[in-house]
Amino acid sequence: MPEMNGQDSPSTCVRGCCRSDCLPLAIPKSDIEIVAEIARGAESVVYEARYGGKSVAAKKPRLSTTDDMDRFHTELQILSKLNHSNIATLIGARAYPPDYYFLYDLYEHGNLGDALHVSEWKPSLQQVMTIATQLAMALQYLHKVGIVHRDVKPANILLDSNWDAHLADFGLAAKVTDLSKMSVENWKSSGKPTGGFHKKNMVGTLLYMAPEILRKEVQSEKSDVYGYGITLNELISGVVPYTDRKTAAQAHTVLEMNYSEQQLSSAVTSEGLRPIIAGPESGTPSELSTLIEQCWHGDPAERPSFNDIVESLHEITAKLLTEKKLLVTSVEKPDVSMSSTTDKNGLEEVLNYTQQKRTDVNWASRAVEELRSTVLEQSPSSPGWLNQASGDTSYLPVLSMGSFATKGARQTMEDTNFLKIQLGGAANVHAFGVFDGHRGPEAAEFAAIAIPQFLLSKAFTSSPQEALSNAFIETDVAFRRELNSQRQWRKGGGIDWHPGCTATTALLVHDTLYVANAGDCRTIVCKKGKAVPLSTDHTASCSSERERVIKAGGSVSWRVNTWRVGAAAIEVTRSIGDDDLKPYVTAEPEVSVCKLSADDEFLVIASDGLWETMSNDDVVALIKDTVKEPSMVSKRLATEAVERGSRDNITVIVVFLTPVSTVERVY
Ligand SMILES: Nc1ncnc2c1ncn2[C@@H]1O[C@H](COP(=O)(O)OP(=O)(O)OP(=O)(O)O)[C@@H](O)[C@H]1O
Ligand SMILES: [Mn+2]
Ligand SMILES: [Mn+2]
Repeated sequence: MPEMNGQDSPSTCVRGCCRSDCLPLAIPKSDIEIVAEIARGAESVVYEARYGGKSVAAKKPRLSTTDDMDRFHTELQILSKLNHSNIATLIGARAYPPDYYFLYDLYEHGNLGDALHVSEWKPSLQQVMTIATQLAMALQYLHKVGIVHRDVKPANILLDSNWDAHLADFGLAAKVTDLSKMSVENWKSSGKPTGGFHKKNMVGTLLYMAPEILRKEVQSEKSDVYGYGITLNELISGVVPYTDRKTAAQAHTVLEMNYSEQQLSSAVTSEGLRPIIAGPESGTPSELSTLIEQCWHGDPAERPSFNDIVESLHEITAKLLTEKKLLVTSVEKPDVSMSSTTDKNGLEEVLNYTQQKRTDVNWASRAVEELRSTVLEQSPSSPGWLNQASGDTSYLPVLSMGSFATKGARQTMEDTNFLKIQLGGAANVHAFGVFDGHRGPEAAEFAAIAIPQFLLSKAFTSSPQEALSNAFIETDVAFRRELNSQRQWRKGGGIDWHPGCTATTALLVHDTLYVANAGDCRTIVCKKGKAVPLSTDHTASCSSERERVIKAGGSVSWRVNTWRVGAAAIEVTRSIGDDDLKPYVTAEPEVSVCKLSADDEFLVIASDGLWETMSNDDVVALIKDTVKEPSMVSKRLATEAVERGSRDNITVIVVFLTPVSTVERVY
């Protein structure tokens, strides 16, 4: 087991300039077992390695000069404080001689450049919009906390098993406040060796460099916007900038015409040369091409900020939905750390804030670790529900979806959710989950990651119902196992530490909806204008649940104002976690099955914070009376619940099942 840092002693690097309360920075060399080389670059070698029983990526930087050493420490200082779902997760480091390492989560599909040009992966428009949005949100976060990446390019974007994007390689990242002090001249010499093999590498990066950098002027956040524009165009077109690998006319390419570095630089800076933009012939929406052109504008002041870009992408997504070019919205997760951060010069404050958030254990990343060993079970005989051909079913709902989550009146947020569009890459399979944590957020954070993974692992060997049931039960087991090992690391404490969560997951396979529920989150469908519940609430107020608990060895009693279970006196009778109440507070879900038809208008999946003050009929009535944009509808529902006096965290997912216009209003 890896050594965890006690809360009282933050881990530090050899110099004492990098410190972290939650990440080990002094991992013993013997704890890192190198398995295989993944990539060898100008600045580092990256290996697949084993650490603490899990597969990780170990980046071993080449450190030959004191400048290299300084950069290692800057990279570690920055990395250890970042926390965003679309930034590569640092697990720890070895910041001691003679062998320095960064340990990262291992991203299964490697970097975006290789995916596009080596594996010849052809992302769908849906995947393009998702990656574009995820990357924009990562950079929005980074700029918000006052950091410029300075090396945005496909080789530095890592893809996980779900093809979700994670920005990596902070080797050139710098604080905005330090940029003006830094001349481009010394940045270049400190960062990049020249000549021979390295010269080739240099061009690789050069393609994504903004004109102001090539001109050796001062750079800013807007230089990242340029690199983002070039990268987005490459993602869409599948073409390396300034080459054209797809046509036979290879001589027309700039690089193959033997432009020297200098010539390319000067063409980019003074002639405004840019890669061939992906146009309508490739099915690229014109708004997206326009956005790319704005991003790679010659004048940094004319380029949009990442706040603008994220907003534009949402508008483009909404438009594509109404045109039915997209089935579902790109994932939008409200980022709690964004909304509560302060301004620019509060960098340290902001970084400290994000660090606080992950003090102790990051349960979402514990889930990722825990899941490394889960394998997709393959069955040669069955195509499974994931690969079921759509020809099998006559009706296919047209989806659009959105979500909203708020702390509401509470001090802390213990709800989580997920929206997995095209689960495992399957065109017509989608999954949505809402989790409501109690006695701490840990179980909910863990379950939102673990459930979709366990679900996928049985895609070929079990029916959707069985896969859902299994996912709940496996998640519960994995979470309680992880909790136990964390307990052992926490000196003395943790006896009264029994976090749990209620869970609902809706799995849509073509025209059939499977809803698994454990606890008091609820899913309803609006059918021919009427609310139809697809789950039952598992609380001790329900007599059949009380009987089940007692039969399984638990106790139920009337306390304060309602029926409650066990010594812990919780109201729900099924949950993930709550290890002091197992086995009678079971994680086994009830699963309902519903074949959809054109009569089914929308789904609402929400935590009890919504249902506490609004009936199923109230919810349906409010949606009918609202602009049919799923994110806005979700927010209106939550706001209404707060106004009606809900005291709880509220999470709402709304999924429209028939085409809706975002401009349609009912007055
Ligand atoms: N966590 C990871 N999971 C999977 N692959 C990774 C991971 N980290 C790095 N890689 C692979 O290693 C390559 C190099 O990693 P990285 O960009 O961090 O190193 P670098 O030496 O700074 O590279 P560069 O030459 O771009 O500066 C990536 O492009 C990717 O293919
Ligand atoms: Mn890199
Ligand atoms: Mn790098």
